[in-house]
Amino acid sequence: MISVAGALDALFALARPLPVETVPLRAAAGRVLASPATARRDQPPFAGSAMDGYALANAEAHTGARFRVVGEAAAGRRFDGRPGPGECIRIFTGAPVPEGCDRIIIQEDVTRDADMITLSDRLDRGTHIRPAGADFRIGDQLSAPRRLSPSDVALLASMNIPQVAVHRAPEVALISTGDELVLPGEDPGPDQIIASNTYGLEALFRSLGATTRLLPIARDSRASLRATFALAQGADLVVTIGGASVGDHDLVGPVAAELGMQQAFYKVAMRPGKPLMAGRLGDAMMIGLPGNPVSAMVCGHVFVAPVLRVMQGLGPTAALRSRAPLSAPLPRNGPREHYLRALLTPEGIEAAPRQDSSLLTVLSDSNALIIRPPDAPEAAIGDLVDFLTI
Ligand SMILES: Nc1nc2c(c(=O)[nH]1)N[C@H]1C(S)=C(S)[C@@H](COP(=O)(O)OP(=O)(O)OC[C@H]3O[C@@H](n4cnc5c(N)ncnc54)[C@H](O)[C@@H]3O)O[C@H]1N2
Ligand code: MOO
Repeated sequence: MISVAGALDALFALARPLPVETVPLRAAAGRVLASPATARRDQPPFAGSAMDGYALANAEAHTGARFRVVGEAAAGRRFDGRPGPGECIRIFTGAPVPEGCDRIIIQEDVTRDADMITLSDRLDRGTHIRPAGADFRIGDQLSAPRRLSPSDVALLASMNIPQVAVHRAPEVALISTGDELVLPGEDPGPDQIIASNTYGLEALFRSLGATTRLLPIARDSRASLRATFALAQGADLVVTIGGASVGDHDLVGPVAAELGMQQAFYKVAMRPGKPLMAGRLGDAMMIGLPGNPVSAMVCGHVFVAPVLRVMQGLGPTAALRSRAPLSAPLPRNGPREHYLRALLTPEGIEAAPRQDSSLLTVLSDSNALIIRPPDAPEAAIGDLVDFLTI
């Protein structure tokens, strides 16, 4: 059996970054920027007022000083000219600061009488001027690769970049397998259950920037599996669910092999998720997940998520680990790396009492997976453990 780290390395060797395409900014959130984006202007392009008030020469600003208001500057409409001694300009937030002015007195700090203002005795000391280029300068770059956040999209817009180069979104074909499965909303027979992790995985992959193709459930026969695999043509990644173990009806491995899948590994020393397989299948990559609902979801976080990141140009990195102190003890671990369903609270992290890999209620109540290395000794309250956020 291969280790989790070994399996990840093998997956990284199989995964390739997808080609780059140009998309309009409004479609860019969540996509991965492929090359640095370069600002096409300074922001702000002029020294601007940060407040509503009066622009004047700082040297003349002192309590009781009086100024004549000789003009107005608003956002989008500057004051052309230069106030003389004892003169000021009415100014609003976002307006260019007039020539000769280097301070804005906020309007709360003046009394106004017709076209005259008097500065109060409690002047705040700020100049309230945003220098030109304070946010960015022409030529400044937003680095790549990066997954574009809503904040990044706002910044790109401000840089006057209407479209960006991003990696193509990976398309994942999902194949559930099993005679026992029906779709949510259907009428299950007495021995049937609802295909569940199929939907959980689809949601996970979409949240990671993939598009998905949900294929019909493959039944436990070679013919049905073959027919369903054929429908996955053109996908970047084919993910099967179930039929991966050693039972007589676990046919995913044999049928994939028949279709030319070059297997990179089968079985990983982890819990849950042992009967995992991966390889290349024609132009696509294939990952065969175990059928137990929690096992499939855990493998989605631990293995499929990093593969989707590589495909989007983000480079080969394992799921991000954090550390927290235990708020309840843990027994010693067995020989497989264990991903325990757990709840992280301000008091620490605690594994759920029931860890069977069929329990979606427990998974749904968890927000973390504690990672226990193979053969880890008992751990006490307060001991630090690694975890993944889910
Ligand atoms: N003799 C052994 N038996 C098993 C071993 C083993 O090493 N030796 N491994 C066990 C482990 S660990 C796992 S995990 C499972 C995985 O088996 P499969 O990948 O072949 O999965 P299935 O048998 O098809 O299904 C397992 C379980 O999950 C349910 N299932 C399947 N697909 C879905 C779905 N899309 N949505 C909801 N539930 C699903 C299925 O009905 C079964 O109950 O094998 C152990 N056995
Ligand atoms: O590995 Mo299985 O995934 O333990 O339930």
